[in-house]
This record gives sequence, structure tokens and C-alpha cells, in this order.
Amino acid sequence: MAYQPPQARQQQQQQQQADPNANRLHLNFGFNNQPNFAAEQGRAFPTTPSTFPQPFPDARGQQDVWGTGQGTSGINSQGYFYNNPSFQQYQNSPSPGGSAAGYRSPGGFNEVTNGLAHQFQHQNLGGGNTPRSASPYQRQASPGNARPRTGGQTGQPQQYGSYLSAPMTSQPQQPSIYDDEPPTKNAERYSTTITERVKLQKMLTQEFFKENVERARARNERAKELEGIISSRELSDARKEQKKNNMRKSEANFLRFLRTSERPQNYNTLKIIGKGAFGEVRLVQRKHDGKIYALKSLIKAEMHKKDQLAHVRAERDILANADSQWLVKLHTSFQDSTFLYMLMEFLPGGDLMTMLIKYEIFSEDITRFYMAEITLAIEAVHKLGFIHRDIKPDNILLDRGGHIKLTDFGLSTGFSKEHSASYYQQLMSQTRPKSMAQNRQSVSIDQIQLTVSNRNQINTWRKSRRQLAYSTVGTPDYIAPEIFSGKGYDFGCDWWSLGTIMFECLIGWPPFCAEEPHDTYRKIIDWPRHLHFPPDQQLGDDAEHFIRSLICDSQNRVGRVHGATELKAHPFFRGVNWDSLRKIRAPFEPKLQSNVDTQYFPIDEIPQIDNSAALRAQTEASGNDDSTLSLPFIGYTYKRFDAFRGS
Ligand SMILES: Nc1ncnc2c1ncn2[C@@H]1O[C@H](COP(=O)(O)OP(=O)(O)OP(=O)(O)O)[C@@H](O)[C@H]1O
Repeated sequence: MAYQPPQARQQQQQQQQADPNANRLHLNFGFNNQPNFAAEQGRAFPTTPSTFPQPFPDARGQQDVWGTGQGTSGINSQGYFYNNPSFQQYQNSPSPGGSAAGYRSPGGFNEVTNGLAHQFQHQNLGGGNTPRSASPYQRQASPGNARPRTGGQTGQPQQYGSYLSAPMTSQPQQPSIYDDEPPTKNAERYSTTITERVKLQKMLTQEFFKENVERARARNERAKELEGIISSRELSDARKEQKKNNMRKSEANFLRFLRTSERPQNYNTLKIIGKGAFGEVRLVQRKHDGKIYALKSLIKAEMHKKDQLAHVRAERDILANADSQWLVKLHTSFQDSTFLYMLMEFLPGGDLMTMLIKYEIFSEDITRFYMAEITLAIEAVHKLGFIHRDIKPDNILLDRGGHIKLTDFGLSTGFSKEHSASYYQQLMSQTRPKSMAQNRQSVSIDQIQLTVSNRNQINTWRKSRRQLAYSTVGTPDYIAPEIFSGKGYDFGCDWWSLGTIMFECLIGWPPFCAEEPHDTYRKIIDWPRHLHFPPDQQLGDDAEHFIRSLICDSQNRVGRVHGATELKAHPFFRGVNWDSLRKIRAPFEPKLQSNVDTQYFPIDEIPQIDNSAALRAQTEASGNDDSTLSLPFIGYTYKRFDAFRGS
């Protein structure tokens, strides 16, 4: 049990008794005179899987730390702060920053962050992430650490402030998990496990803070937006009030959603609809409201082994931040000990690879439609500051109207350090043997046999194509040569991929396909010798010219100066109405029997066996669900606001 001066404890108990509401859940959705944060604090800290070391070991630990002295309140699966009296008081007290930071107070962001910083320090002091008996911090906890508990019980905001600003000099300084570095003083006294857990806890805490600030900022932006809409339109007072009410409801729904813990068990699997190198994609139905989604799961241990940490982070970041009609919408991402999950909108039309396997070639008109849409989708990715790097037919999905959306941003690169593979390698090298780090592109590439020496053999290639999509090797067919050469690449590499897809749509196979992926790499590097247009398949001049403008040296490639604008101006696209492309009828419209129709997915070719429970048990048995495995996935968990607007 954590050290607590008996006096402080007694004081807390008395206060607890004096305040009968102290243990009641109090929610505030940011639309009254409370800090916006108040409701959010009902959320678990941090939003991590159960295998992450938690700031408090169990329900009792939580109560001890907060000194509620009550039997059953305190931590629960939904949030640490639900029943916390000092927290309650904070919520009920005037904000230290003054007025509220809800949408009525667009300028409230600082108030919110102040409130958070304040709360943040309060909630963490005194909490360890290891069982108390094992932690030197708890064993040696100083009265200095006990101070916030006492202050917390008074419910006076000023006292929080004073404890934060008061120097803690009167007591011997103990190593703090909130110091910048793990304890170095007498470092030999701490086991590696403790040092690692300290590091993990520190990162969790930072992430929690960052996430809350971002969320508060987003909320204020939404509030401003609403203010703008209301003031720019001639609306009756009743209508204005209705809009505000709708917004309040959405924010309330979102806050409620933030407090629920997302788990795969919340969803029923209807079918496994896709497979990738590191996991699978399922069609799922949410149990509580029957809504349909695509749930992608990725095996954490595999992501570790194959150096995919930066990639998975990039994918999560892009989809989370994007709000584009050209990109698959990510509703939420979460994790457990074994998997990372991405809950996405379900696109029932299948993917372009499946269509190409079925139809083999498209007419020029149909090809033009898909090329135009893919151009706009790539432009959307570039505008977000990312290079996709892995544009291929498998990653081009069709919605219910037959229009495309891009997915699988696993290889995309942005400009943040979280997306650099070396950043994660460095992180991991401190905790795992270096030899585990491998590069996706360097994985052995002889698993799949491709045969294209004649037309019959093209069919063999087509059949193995899907298997190649499922393997960790991936298909190199659409990757630009500058990516392999290691001499640097830019946004143009996505335009190369567009050229190879266009070639496949019109000719029936990608330009550099070969018996072995190995040879495909070689052909791509030496592309001028291997780019052939079969004489028996006549293409229009504009089509061939466009392909040649895309499959060429990066210095000469169309789009190198003005991006997509240059492509749009190419004669091949003459007549395309770029602004209304998504509104016209697509050449191929899925005919769906229901909202869970999976006829456009290769269900028969994907074993419909649920291995996830077995895999989870395996992870637990192997002891791999430790903090080192969790470390790089901090910040993966995410929830999108709009998905719950009005739900
Ligand atoms: N949101 C979605 N809606 C419908 N189907 C989807 C969705 N996301 C993925 N799929 C299906 O699952 C397949 C695999 O998805 P995805 O490429 O994202 O997986 P991956 O594991 O990242 O694959 P890779 O090995 O290419 O990285 C897709 O080709 C598509 O058929």
C-alpha cells in the first residue's frame, strides 16, 4: 500500500463522508460553465490495452492513492476518475482559468490546457505502474508525494496551484517517474524491468496529455465552426438553439464513446473479407447498435519482427487525420495484447485487384474513369503531406456506388519522426535484440512463383497474384525504381505506380511482372529495356503517351513540378470533369443484396477460421505481452469525432 500520512487519510475519510455526492459519476459535456476537460477526465487514463502497465495496480491501489477510503469506488474498466472525490471537486469548482472552454468560449483553449496541466499532474503523482511492493518509488514514497492527495481533498483549486508551484525541497528528493529520464541515481538499484516501465509510463503520460490537448483543440475548433455557421446565416433563434443542441448531443455522444473501452469483443465477425501481410480484414457488426464496419487487425509481434512499427503508425496517422472522400474513413483504432485494430468504414464493392482478376482488361473509357479517380485520390494523399509508396490495385477499394477510395497506408511516409523506421528501430534496439529488425523489402522474395513467358502462363500469374498479396513479400510490381535504388524519392513515385496500374488495366498484366519477384525488381530498375507494349494490343496514342509519361525517369515524369494539375491536363484526360467525378455514375456499380453483402470479396479463397483467440492465448503464454512490446504502440489508440456525430 502506498505511503500515506495517517492524518491526511483521516481527513480524506471525513471529507468523503461529508460529501455524499463524491462518489457519483458526474459528467459535463463542455457546454456549461465547466472546463471542457471535466467530462473527458471520466475517461480512462491512459487509453491503453490491459497489458500495458497501469498507473495503478488495481482498484484498491487506486483508492489508496486517492485516499477515498471507500470500498468499491475508484478505478473501473471505464475510467480511473469516475468516482474520485477530489476529481469530483475539481469538476464542480470554477475553472482555475476562469470561464468555460466549451463551444461558447472559442478562446477557451488555454483555459482547457491549463486545466489539463493542472489535473494531469494531480492525477499522476503518487501512482506507480508496478505492483507497489515491487516498486522503489512506492516503498520510499515521501510525504512530498502525499501532498497532492491532501490538496485534492480540499477541493480548492488554489491549493492545486500551490502544490504545483511549491518547491518540494523540505523532503529528500525521490526518483520520480515524471523526471525527464529514467532514474539514473543509483541506477544499479533498479532492475531493467523497472527502468523500462518507468520509460513506458512516461510515454503513456505524455501521450495522454498530448491527446487531451489535441482533443480540446478540436472541440474548440468545432465550436468556432458552429459559431461561424450560426452567425453567417439568417437563422431563427429556435433554429440556432436547435443547432447548438445537436452539437451538444454530438459532443456528449463522443465523450461517452471516449469513455467506453473498445475491444474486439464488442463486434461480431460476419466474414473475413481480406488478408494482408500482417493480419486480416473482417466484416463486423457492432453488438450494441448493429452498425457494420471493416475491422483490420494486425499482429503486433509480426509488426515488431518485420520492422513495421513506423508503417503502422503512418497508416493510423494518415487515416485518422484525413477527412477525404478519396480515403477510407478510420473510425477508431485500438489494441489488445496481441493485435492492433483499425475500425474502418466497410467498402462493399471489393478492390481493383479482384476486378482485374475477374475482367482481365478494361476499355480505355473505363480505364480513364479509374485513372482519373486514382489521380484525385493520390492528390489528396499528397496534400496531406504523405507519399503513399504502395499504390496498387489491392489498395484501391470501391464503395457502394463504384467510386474508389484508397487504403493501406502502411508504407506511406510523412515528415514526422513517428513515421521513420529508424526512429522505431532506435526505440526497439534499447529493448529488443537488433537482429529482429528486418526491412519489409529485404524479406526473402522467392516465395511465389510467377510465370509470364507466354499468355497461358499469365493466367498462372493471375492465380498466384492473390497469394502474393497475402504474403509478407507483397508485390513489387507497382513500386517505382527510385524507391529501390535508395537514392531518394519524392511524391512522383506514386505517379509511377499509377502508370503501372493503367498499363495493367489496358494490357492485362503489369509491365514488369516476371516469373519471380526478384526478376520484377531487376526489370523495374532497368525499366527502359523492359517496358514493352505488346503489338497485338493497340492502345490509343494518348493512352500510350500518358503511360510513358508516368513510367519514366523521375526527373522527366509528369507531375514533378505541379503535381496532379499536370496529370489532369494530359490529353488522355480530355473531357474529364474533375469537380463532379465522384457524382457521376461509375462504370461498374456493385449490385448489393444487403449491407453485409460480400459477393465482391474472395471469401472462398480466404480461410474463414478465427485464430485470434488462439493467437491471444499464445501471446500471453509466451510472455510477449510485456511492456517492451507495448512501448512502440503508444498513441495508436484513436477515436474519431464525426463517426459518432448524432449517433
Ligand atoms: N475498409 C475496407 N472495406 C472493405 N474491404 C477492405 C477494407 N479494407 C481492406 N479491405 C480488403 O482487405 C484487403 C486487405 O486490406 P489491406 O491492404 O488494408 O491489408 P494489409 O494487411 O495492410 O495488406 P498489405 O499486405 O497490402 O499491407 C483489401 O485488398 C480489401 O480487399
